[in-house]
Amino acid sequence: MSTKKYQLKWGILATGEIAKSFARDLTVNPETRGRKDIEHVVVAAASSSSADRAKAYLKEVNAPASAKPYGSYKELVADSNIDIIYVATPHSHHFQNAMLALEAGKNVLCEKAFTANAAQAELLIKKAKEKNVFLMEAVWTRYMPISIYARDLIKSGKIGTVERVSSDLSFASAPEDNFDDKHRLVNPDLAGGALLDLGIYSLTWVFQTLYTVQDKPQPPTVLSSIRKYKLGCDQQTSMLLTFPRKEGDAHGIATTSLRVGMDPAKNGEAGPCIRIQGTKGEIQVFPPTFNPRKSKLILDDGTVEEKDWTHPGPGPGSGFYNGFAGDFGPEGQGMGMFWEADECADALREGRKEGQYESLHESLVIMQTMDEVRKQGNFRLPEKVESTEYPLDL
Ligand SMILES: NC(=O)C1=CN([C@@H]2O[C@H](COP(=O)(O)OP(=O)(O)OC[C@H]3O[C@@H](n4cnc5c(N)ncnc54)[C@H](OP(=O)(O)O)[C@@H]3O)[C@@H](O)[C@H]2O)C=CC1
Ligand SMILES: O=C1OC[C@@H](O)[C@H](O)[C@H]1O
Repeated sequence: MSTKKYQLKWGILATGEIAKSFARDLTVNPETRGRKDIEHVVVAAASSSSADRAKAYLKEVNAPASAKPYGSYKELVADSNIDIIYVATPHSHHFQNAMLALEAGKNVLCEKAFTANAAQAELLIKKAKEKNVFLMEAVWTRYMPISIYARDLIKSGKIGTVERVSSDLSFASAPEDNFDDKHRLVNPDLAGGALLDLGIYSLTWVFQTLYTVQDKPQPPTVLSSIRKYKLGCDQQTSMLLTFPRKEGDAHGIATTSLRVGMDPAKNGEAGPCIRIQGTKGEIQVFPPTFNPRKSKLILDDGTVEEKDWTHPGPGPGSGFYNGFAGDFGPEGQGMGMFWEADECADALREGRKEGQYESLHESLVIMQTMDEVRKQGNFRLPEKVESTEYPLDL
């Protein structure tokens, strides 16, 4: 007996690298990951530069011939055929672009980092509530089975009380050799820097293992150190977070760098990039922090459980390149962004207004944490980028 699938119709805002990877992942058949009840379709895309660019993008990601190309984001958000907008612009533009979509009454999945600062995140959350629409930060790692496994293990008590978590996402990509001054990773006008781009993942693992899993989570206190690049953004940041708990404080150590690598030889020799240490054992997660496919559970009774987290497919593999030799997945496997897309479908079908594995409040607390880290390091972005004024031409 065949049941009708729930179809989610996507509008893609921006046509850059991750917008391509995301849309290609949407073409991976959900049945390959056991989802017979949903399907994703790209029905439109917009480029801020031209409709032709949007057209070329739709072709490149194998969108249906009926998908509409737009030459402006305004036209995209006005399309009544779209269920949800995926915002894939640089961090500097998330606030303006997500607000544009929310104002138009659209559901929104917005790339990480959610916004440039917490004040902007707060306004987006308020607007989504006012418009009664769905809003989620696109931290794809949260929705991967490996993250669900780690959180479930912690909640089951198997590794005892988690006392300390260390998490790193670093690439040995000295900015002076790898990125020109306009590149989004180092350009203050695009809210660049290691923290907002990569540190968000180190924080994700610290938060999802020390905060998300708590009954009454409390925001952490923060001690941090920032080394800036010549253009003003951070190139290396280390954070020590203290999470207050009734069992006693827990420590999270989140690091990120553009100068040293978490896996220098790119062969796993450097060991885990994440260690979740409990009183009865630990969970290790192996690089890359944003898309890990290997974990190891080590218990104090000598039990060792290693797991491989191959992504289902067949998929397009990775075509993604942004200057890092990042691991976005081998050819023939999906990249793994479809799990966050599935979460959007589930939420919209169920009438939920936020993601189940990272509440909007948690996204806000993480933005507040990053605000504090930047404050301690005297790292401020240009006024326009930090602004909460809307609309604003950036
Ligand atoms: N989840 C993940 O693994 C990843 C997430 N990301 C996130 O995705 C976002 C985009 O990154 P990425 O795709 O690598 O970036 P790209 O530079 O490749 O693409 C950004 C796109 O944004 C649009 N844009 C609008 N205004 C500007 C502007 N002033 N300057 C530059 N681009 C502009 C452009 O599209 P157009 O011309 O069509 O309007 C451009 O192609 C970031 O938030 C980043 O953190 C990035 C990489 C991986
Ligand atoms: O989200 C991301 O993950 C991996 C990095 O290569 C990329 O710069 C970043 O935006």
